Amino acid sequence: MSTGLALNRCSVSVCRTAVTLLNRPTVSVARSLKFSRRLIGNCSIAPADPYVVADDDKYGNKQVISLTPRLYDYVLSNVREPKILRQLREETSKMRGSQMQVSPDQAQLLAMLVQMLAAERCIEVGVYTGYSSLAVALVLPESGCLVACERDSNSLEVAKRYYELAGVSHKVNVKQGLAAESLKSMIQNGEGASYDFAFVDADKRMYQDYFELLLQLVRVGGVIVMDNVLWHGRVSDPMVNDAKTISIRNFNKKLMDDKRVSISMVPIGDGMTICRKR
Ligand SMILES: C[S@@+](CC[C@H](N)C(=O)[O-])C[C@H]1O[C@@H](n2cnc3c(N)ncnc32)[C@H](O)[C@@H]1O
Repeated sequence: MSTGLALNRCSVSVCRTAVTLLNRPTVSVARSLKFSRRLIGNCSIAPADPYVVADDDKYGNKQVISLTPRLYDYVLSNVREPKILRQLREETSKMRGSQMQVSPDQAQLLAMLVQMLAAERCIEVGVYTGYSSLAVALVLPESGCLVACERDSNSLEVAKRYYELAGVSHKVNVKQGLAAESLKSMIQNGEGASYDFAFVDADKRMYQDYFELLLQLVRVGGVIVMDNVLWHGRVSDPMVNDAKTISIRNFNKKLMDDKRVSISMVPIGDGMTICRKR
């Protein structure tokens, strides 16, 4: 019985892979055709089933969850989003660039990491209207501090209004300007190794620079979270070679060999890598 179910799920997952490949204009045609021929006739369940299996047999046909819209709605319905964050999210949804905001499940994970670290001193690079920074500020202790780096004054106006509304503005030190310059001046001010947590969600071509600066600012045992490491799936497609994709791909590759940190790439939102400084 259980074997039948397992086989059924397995074939569904392969179907999903085939459908994905066939829908992608960039994948090699020969490979797509090979997949489709092998699979037609096996594909008895709708391709919306939420499983994927690694192509490489060495992973033992392990089935992992691939979110469908319905399953993601379920995930979101299990997020404990504070009312003030919901208000900010709803206001931001009407603004230009709203897709840049982290998702509620991501914000909850960031807040959880901050709490697990008992973090007091945090940094965010890329604030926009403040959703992720507010999630962090809300869980910081009264003595805590979040340095919020953002260049855009319009979006910062929204963020600052919500810090006030939430009663956390005393915990947030907004640095308006180019984030790399702000981080460099913090290092020059002798703030090295004094931060517990950092979150990077800004210009993708600067990821390596931000990471190097933050490694100086974060203490041993502190955590740096990098957002968008899966970059809408483009990082795994060898046919996609625009500057941002190459930059994130190179960053991910370099991080794999970086002995200064322990890492975990998590497929949440657009992908986040959690790095713990050794
Ligand atoms: C993806 S959004 C941040 C979203 C935010 N973390 C949230 O959850 O709402 C990226 C932000 O980074 C800012 N940004 C991009 N490049 C920057 C730079 N060099 N210095 C400072 N801010 C920058 C943009 O203005 C934008 O608001």
